[in-house]
Amino acid sequence: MTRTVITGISGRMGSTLVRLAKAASDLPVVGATVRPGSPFSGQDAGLVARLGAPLEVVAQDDLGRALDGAQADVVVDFTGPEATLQHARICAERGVALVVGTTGFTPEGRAQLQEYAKRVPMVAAPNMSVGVNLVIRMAAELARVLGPSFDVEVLEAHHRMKKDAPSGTALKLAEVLMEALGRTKDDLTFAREGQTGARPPGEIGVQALRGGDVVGEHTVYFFGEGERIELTHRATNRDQFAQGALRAARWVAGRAPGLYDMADVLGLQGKT
Ligand SMILES: NC(=O)C1=CN([C@@H]2O[C@H](COP(=O)(O)OP(=O)(O)OC[C@H]3O[C@@H](n4cnc5c(N)ncnc54)[C@H](OP(=O)(O)O)[C@@H]3O)[C@@H](O)[C@H]2O)C=CC1
Ligand SMILES: O=C(O)C1=N[C@H](C(=O)O)C[C@H](O)C1
Repeated sequence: MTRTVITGISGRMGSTLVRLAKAASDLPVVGATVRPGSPFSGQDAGLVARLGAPLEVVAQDDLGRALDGAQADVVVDFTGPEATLQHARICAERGVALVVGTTGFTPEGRAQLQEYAKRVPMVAAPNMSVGVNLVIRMAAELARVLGPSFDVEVLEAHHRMKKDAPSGTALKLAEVLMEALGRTKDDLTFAREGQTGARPPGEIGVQALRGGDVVGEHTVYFFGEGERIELTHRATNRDQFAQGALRAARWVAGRAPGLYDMADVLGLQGKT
């Protein structure tokens, strides 16, 4: 049994996590949170997460209160960067493992998470889908084999409510492509407009589309002379992100402190 606390349960991912954890036999939901001051605070978590039935866990507007007496093994957090950093501090202070799905951290925020992970085990990944994590590895491998003669571009599309751009996944793809091709952050281009001139060799383009209810789509293009490869992942619902996060929750509880990613959870060995 992995005693689980879920934050942000009125949100798209939080509510999905509550539904899927409830359906699992080994992940009792022992606590749940909503943002401070939320009208959902004090209500039953099952109703807040729109399960249509009570869960008999009260939604708290503070993670500390949700953890009090809960004997939690792990907290699963998909909220926003500021809230996640507060939650990570509380987990570090209380010695509770953490799964972070939140994206949009500043470099300082990421460094702060790394500090907290010295005290508790933490899985942090911008995308918990098994498929995306395989695509990330395949993209790195393609880049290594194809080499510098192919122009590389990353395109992502998400729903109109997404707050950060480019997506955390697109940034992760750009990072592994950079490493595979021996490029640096200076080679990344996030937008083009006007008299841009010819595409500089070694550039890696990263572009974001926003609209409607798109769950999450990522394509890595390798443009060559006379041929082109497109590596695409399309998420058609949020359940697979949540199932990945719950898999991470089972995996991380009881581990040694440290910052882990989904490659560790999935047992994907070797370099990306
Ligand atoms: N790693 C992955 O696989 C995936 C990552 N994500 C990332 O997860 C994050 C959340 O996405 P999504 O669910 O779509 O966003 P939502 O806006 O639907 O959900 C976020 C929830 O967090 C709540 N919240 C904000 N602050 C706090 C707080 N201090 N304590 C408790 N709850 C809080 C919000 O409450 P309120 O609405 O009241 O403000 C909201 O309900 C994003 O960063 C997104 O990029 C998303 C999908 C997959
Ligand atoms: O905000 C979302 O919805 C998603 N965010 C993640 C990201 O930023 O990469 C993952 C997924 O694509 C959905």
